[in-house]
Amino acid sequence: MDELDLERLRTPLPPLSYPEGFRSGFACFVGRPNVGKSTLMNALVGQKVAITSNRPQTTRRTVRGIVHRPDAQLIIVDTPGLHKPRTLLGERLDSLVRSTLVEVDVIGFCVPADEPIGRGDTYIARELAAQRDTPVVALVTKTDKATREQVAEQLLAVQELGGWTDIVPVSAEDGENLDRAADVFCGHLPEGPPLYPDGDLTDEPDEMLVAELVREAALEGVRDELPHSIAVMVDEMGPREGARPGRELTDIYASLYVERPSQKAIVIGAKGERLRRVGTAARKQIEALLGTRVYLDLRVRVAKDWQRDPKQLRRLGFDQQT
Ligand SMILES: Nc1nc2c(ncn2[C@@H]2O[C@H](COP(=O)(O)OP(=O)(O)OP(=O)(O)O)[C@@H](O)[C@H]2O)c(=O)[nH]1
Repeated sequence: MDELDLERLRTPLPPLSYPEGFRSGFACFVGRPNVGKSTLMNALVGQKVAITSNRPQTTRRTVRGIVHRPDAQLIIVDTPGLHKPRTLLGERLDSLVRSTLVEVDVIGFCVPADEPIGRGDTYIARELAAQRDTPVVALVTKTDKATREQVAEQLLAVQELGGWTDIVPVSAEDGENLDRAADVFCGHLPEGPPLYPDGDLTDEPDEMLVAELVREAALEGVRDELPHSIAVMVDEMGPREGARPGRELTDIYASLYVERPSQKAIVIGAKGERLRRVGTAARKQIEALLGTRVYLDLRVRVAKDWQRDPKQLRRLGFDQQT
């Protein structure tokens, strides 16, 4: 898992001109799994830079999405949902979240509008109360899924949970208050030059985004316990030589890792049918991302109990040491 080097990123790019009073800096969203953090980031950035799914704990990597505004540049660091760790992977994810919290300029604490506040939310609220130096904005997410009364009640309940600098109800689905949320976050950033060129939406390498898109496609419609057992690595990726101009093709060879042979059979499906569908769905998304046609070769491999094995975790890129 890539370590954040925010100090390096704070070094301004030399030729960028910017108006006086320009603000730039980092924000991160925290909250229980499945509260809509990745979807909100994508909506604010305006493009899919983090994968989402209706299963908890989809996010495993810190993806930076960049929101460009005339007066500010907001870089959003996406984190996995905080939860009580059960596996070594869970522990690594939690420590990744914690190390991110102390490095950002502002934190967004996400609580969904359509679910009662639970132990998970209170646990995180307590953790956040310890971040005394960093402002925390509470976001009541998914307001489109709740009535106005429910949203109002949730705003009050969230207020009770801690000392937030602001509370903003938002919906990534219908766009409610997205601008306001961006305003509030930008207001907490320090003055400084843009940190990324105009137009950059993320600094994740393409290989990482491609692997995440394959993982997203593979998560569709599998049994509940499987998502946490799937990891994807791009083994090789590059332009096809000799392709005619206007007909560019990118060759991608990727491996889909599962923990047990029985899971391999599920992912592949009868006569390879499921894997073919995963490949087709992923290819469409990757073609949109890269802007070329894509040849995608997917292999399913077993990495026995990789979530509990430090060596395997390192090999699959989850090598955050803390
Ligand atoms: N109706 C509605 N659904 C939403 C909204 N935001 C997110 N969702 C759905 O909620 C589910 C979870 O969203 P994610 O963005 O993956 O949640 P997350 O908090 O990043 O989840 P983890 O990666 O598990 O931490 C997905 O099915 C989304 O489509 C929203 O504003 N309205």
